[in-house]
Amino acid sequence: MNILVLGASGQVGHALMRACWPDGARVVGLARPAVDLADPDSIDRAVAEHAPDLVVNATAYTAVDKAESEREAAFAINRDGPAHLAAACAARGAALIHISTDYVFDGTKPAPYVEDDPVAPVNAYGASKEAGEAAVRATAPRHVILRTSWVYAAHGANFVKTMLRLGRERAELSVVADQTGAPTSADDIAAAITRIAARIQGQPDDVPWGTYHLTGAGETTWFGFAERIFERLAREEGRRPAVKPIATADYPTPARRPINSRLDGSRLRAAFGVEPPDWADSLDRVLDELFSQRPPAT
Ligand SMILES: NC(=O)C1=CN([C@@H]2O[C@H](COP(=O)(O)OP(=O)(O)OC[C@H]3O[C@@H](n4cnc5c(N)ncnc54)[C@H](OP(=O)(O)O)[C@@H]3O)[C@@H](O)[C@H]2O)C=CC1
Ligand SMILES: Cc1cn([C@H]2C[C@H](O)[C@@H](COP(=O)(O)OP(=O)(O)O[C@H]3O[C@@H](C)C(=O)[C@@H](O)[C@H]3O)O2)c(=O)[nH]c1=O
Ligand SMILES: [Mg+2]
Repeated sequence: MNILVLGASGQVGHALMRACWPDGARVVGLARPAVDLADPDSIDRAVAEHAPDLVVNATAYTAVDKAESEREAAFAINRDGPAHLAAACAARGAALIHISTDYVFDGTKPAPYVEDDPVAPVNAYGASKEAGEAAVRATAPRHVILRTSWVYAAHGANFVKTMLRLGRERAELSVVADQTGAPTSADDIAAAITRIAARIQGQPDDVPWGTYHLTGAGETTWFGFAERIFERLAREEGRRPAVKPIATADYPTPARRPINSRLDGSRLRAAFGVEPPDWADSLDRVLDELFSQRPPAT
């Protein structure tokens, strides 16, 4: 089976390129400039050249605050690109795994979101991702849309690396403590995708196509996430900033963010047997990788 990974330079794309794929999978990863989701011709060229049976779209415009002032760019990459890609996949009969976000929801539900809950994005990034999902659903019958949340990895830009940088620079910082969700390691997303790929390869006529939620197990807040990162920083480097829990209202940003980002993963477990590890255990593994990369302080 030929597998084409788009966005191979991002957090999830990078994790996909080092993941353990089923026997018989030939995986090619592409990044810009080879494929630019804002350039439909480059999508067609990549699909024609690599003749994929499965495409994994790990590209996205992910700058949540900047998307408020760059709405067109966000929609070009998160809606129009996936729409064109879905058409190219449908024309070839290729399957498409597309990644989406908790930010398609408004966060007002007092419980974890299930896949059929109504979407109601509260920011431009979320609206652009929601539109991308809708385009994939409408165009590519053989699709799996995976909604995930709070993604981090040793490779790439994310909250974990921001906290480590700020924790080394500052004696104190404030982190919002009233947004609830689950951090998700890019490696855990890649592991789920390779499992879904094995099913597509092995039983192509018996795949439960559709939309699924995939996050680290358990839940926390951004503050709780930061606390665990700083416990480790303290053990490794003997330095720990004071972290003040604050309300969302006390951390003004251009984009609004949902208060509840929790996603219920039952459907994915039932359909594909995916059981992601506890978020804190996966965080520890990524911190292992980050601290082993850092030369010891002298
Ligand atoms: N990060 C998060 O917290 C979350 C992410 N997601 C979703 O997960 C998926 C993967 O995100 P993640 O790996 O974290 O994101 P990153 O920001 O780490 O990576 C995004 C990738 O998209 C690529 N990209 C951006 N614009 C284009 C374009 N015009 N054409 C081609 N490639 C482009 C980037 O390439 P380049 O290196 O050239 O910029 C990069 O490889 C996305 O669908 C995202 O919406 C969902 C929930 C949370
Ligand atoms: C840096 C920082 C952030 N925050 C807050 C802001 C925000 O509410 C939260 C996380 O900050 P971030 O900038 O990482 O958040 P953000 O970029 O919005 O993260 C989101 O990215 C997109 C792509 C997704 O799809 C989402 O699932 C989610 O992961 O922490 C603090 O309270 N203190 C700080 O010092
Ligand atoms: Mg961000």
